[in-house]
Amino acid sequence: EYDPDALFSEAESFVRQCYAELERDAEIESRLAEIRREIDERGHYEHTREELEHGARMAWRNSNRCVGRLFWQSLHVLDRRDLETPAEIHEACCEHLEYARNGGDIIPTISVFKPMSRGDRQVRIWNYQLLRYAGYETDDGIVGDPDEVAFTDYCRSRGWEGEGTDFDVLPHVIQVGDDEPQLFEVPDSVIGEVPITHPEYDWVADLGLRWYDVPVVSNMRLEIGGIQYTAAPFNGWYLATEIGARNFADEDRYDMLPAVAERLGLDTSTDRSLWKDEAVVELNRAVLHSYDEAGVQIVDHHTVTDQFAQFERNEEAAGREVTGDWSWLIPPVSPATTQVFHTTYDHENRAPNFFYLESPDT
Ligand code: HEM
Ligand SMILES: N=C(Nc1cccc(CNC[C@@H]2CCCN2)c1)c1cccs1
Repeated sequence: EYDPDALFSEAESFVRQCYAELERDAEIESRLAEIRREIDERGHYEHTREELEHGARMAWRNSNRCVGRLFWQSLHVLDRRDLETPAEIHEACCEHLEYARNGGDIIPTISVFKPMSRGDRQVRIWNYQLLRYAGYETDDGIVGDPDEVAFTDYCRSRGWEGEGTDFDVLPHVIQVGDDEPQLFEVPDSVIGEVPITHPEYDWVADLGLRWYDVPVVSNMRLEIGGIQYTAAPFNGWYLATEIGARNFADEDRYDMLPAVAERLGLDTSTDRSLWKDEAVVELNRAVLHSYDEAGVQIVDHHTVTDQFAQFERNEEAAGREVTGDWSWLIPPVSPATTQVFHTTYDHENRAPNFFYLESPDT
């Protein structure tokens, strides 16, 4: 069950690496003695602001499935460990969205809420992301995002009602301890969206597609030196293929390829026409064009994989091995045209890191 020695050994390996990277080796032994005392007294220890900041950056740097890691040192950390109530936490999530959006020049940001500690009430955000669209099962098929049907059903069971469009922003669902989760509408003032148009084909606008501007993942836990931050939403900017080749293209998502291919006049009767390939490229050109028009930062899969190659060189120079999960690092469009495809990666898991939380039992 609970093991203070295990906690201390996690803390020790984190402090030794963290302080060495910050060139504060001289403080390691005294800090470890302090942590040992704190764990002996109350079975827990608290990170300093600097340990939290660098620990979160190390966790991003260790995220094997992340192709965007070049900028790991510039992660902005919002220390929200002082907040207690669901309402305060919702407000902090709204502040996070405003701060990170930064008028479209997106700032990679993480908000860290209070960690799990013995006997204390833990914080859970049940949303997958702070901005996500509802999904509704109807007699004529699914309206909105099929990936969110279960979560939307839960929200409706708690009295939330969406407008029933394909792009209804879901409420924040925030739980402290074992209390019933509380729901909060996301104010329009913190929602940013991009209408999808195409640089050449005007009919793309008529498809009525749009997507939100800032992806803030809120269903993962951050582990630093044995301490579990069960609510630590983090954002970067989008890689365009996430929207154009997955969210809009997957058959169990918005399933738009047939409609795009039809309007392009492609032969959808046979795979051999490569109609899906042509449609997905045009959809991705539309996403890149639309975010550029809206002044919202987004990266294409060629640029992001070149940046990842630079990350690999930087890590080599810093004397650190890069770990990675190849199957997630390659983009879903033209993967073999990127350098990542032609590289192999050790996918060992290093700490600090981000881990999945068990799905909400809602
Ligand atoms: C700055 C721009 C960033 C870009 C373009 C980027 C890109 C990506 C992409 C495309 C994925 C795969 C997602 C999927 O296929 O569903 C990913 C995964 C991931 N990223 Fe990044 N990322 C960025 C910043 C960040 C930041 C700031 C963090 C955390 C501090 C982060 C942590 C992660 C983690 C933990 C995963 C794996 C998620 C999972 O296993 O489901 N990334 N990233
Ligand atoms: N661009 C982003 N995309 C991203 C990153 C991590 C996780 C996710 C969500 N991935 C979950 C989906 C569903 C299963 C496979 N992918 C998106 C970022 C989100 C937050 C920081 S960067």
